[in-house]
Amino acid sequence: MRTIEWDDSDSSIKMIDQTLLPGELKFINCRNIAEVCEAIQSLRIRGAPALGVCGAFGVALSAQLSSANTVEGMIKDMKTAGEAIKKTRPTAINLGWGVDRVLQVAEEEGLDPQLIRNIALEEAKNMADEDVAVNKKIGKYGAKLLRDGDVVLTHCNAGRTACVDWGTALGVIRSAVADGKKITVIACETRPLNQGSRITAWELHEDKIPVQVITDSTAGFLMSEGVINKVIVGADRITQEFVYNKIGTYTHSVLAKEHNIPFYVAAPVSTLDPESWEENVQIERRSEDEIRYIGSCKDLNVPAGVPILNLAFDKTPMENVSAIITENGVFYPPILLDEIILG
Ligand SMILES: CSC[C@@H](O)[C@@H](O)C(=O)COP(=O)(O)O
Repeated sequence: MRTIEWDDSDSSIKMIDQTLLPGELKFINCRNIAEVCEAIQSLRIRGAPALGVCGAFGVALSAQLSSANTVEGMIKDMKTAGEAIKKTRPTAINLGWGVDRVLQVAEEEGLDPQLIRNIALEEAKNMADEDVAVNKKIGKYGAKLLRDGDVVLTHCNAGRTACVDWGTALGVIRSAVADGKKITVIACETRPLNQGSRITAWELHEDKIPVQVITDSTAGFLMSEGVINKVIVGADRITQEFVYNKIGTYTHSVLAKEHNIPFYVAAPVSTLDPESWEENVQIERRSEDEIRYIGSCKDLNVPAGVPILNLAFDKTPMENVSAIITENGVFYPPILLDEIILG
C-alpha cells in the first residue's frame, strides 16, 4: 500500500487522507490543482518525502489538464501550478524539489505538448519509485545503529505515511526489526495535530512493532529514568547549521544531549539544503484553531480572545545531532552537507 500514487483509471492523484487516521483508512483522489493544494494545506498528505512526490504529481497533473497546444503554453500552465503548490507549505524543502524536478525535465526534454504530458508523468512516477528505494537504503544503513532490545523515541511521523512507503526514521526501525532485532518504540503524541499518536502508533501497531504513546512532555522524564536508548527523527529541511523538523524536536535533542542518548536524524538527500541559511528558511505558522480546539471537539481548549502561537516546526542545531542517516550512508560530526551529497 502506497501513501500516494498516480491513478491511471482517471488521471488523478490518489492518496491516503491522513487527517482521518487512525479511525479510518480512506483514499481520496485529487483531480485538479486546487484539490492538491487543499490536500497539502490541510495535511491530508504530509511528511517531507510524501510532499515532494505530491508536488511532482501535482505538476504532472497540471500538464494532463492543460489545453495548451504549444510547448510554451504548456510550460506556463505547469509553472503556474507549481508556484501554487509550492506556496501551500513553506518549510519542507522536498515540496519545491518535487515541483522543480518535473518542471526541469519537461523544459529540457519536452518537444511537444503531448510529449511533455508523458514525460512529466513518467518523471513523477519515477520519483515515487525512487522514494521507496531511497527509504530502504536509509533503513539498511540506519538499522546498523540499533541494537537488539533498544527502546527508541521518535517524534511526529517519519514513517511510510510521510513517504511513499517504508519511511525514514520508522524505516530504520522497520529494517532493524526485519534484521531480527527486538525494538520498542516510544511515540511522542506531537501536539497539536498528533501525527505521533494518530499515525506513527497506527503504522507500527499495524506492523506489530511494539509501540507506546506518551505526551510530548513525558520524554525528558523517561530519558532521565534511563528508559530510552536512542532518538530517531525525520527532517523537513537540513541546512549546514540546523535540522528543521516538527515542533518539539529541538527539545528532544537538548534532552538527549543532557542524558548522553544518541540523537539520529534519518532523511533522504533531497531534504538537504546546503544553499540556505537560517534567515532564508520560513518556519510554517499554522491556524490558531489547531490549538484553540482539540481535534474536532468544539469545546474551547484556550479562552476566546487569547492569542496563540502555532509554529509547525523548530530547528535543532547540528551540534545536537549524533549522526545523519541518508541513502548515501551514515554521517557523523563534523557533518558537512556537501560530503553527504557526494556520498
Ligand atoms: C519523513 S517525514 C519527515 C518530516 O516531514 C516529519 O518529521 C514532519 O515533521 C512532518 O510534519 P508534518 O507537519 O506532519 O508534515
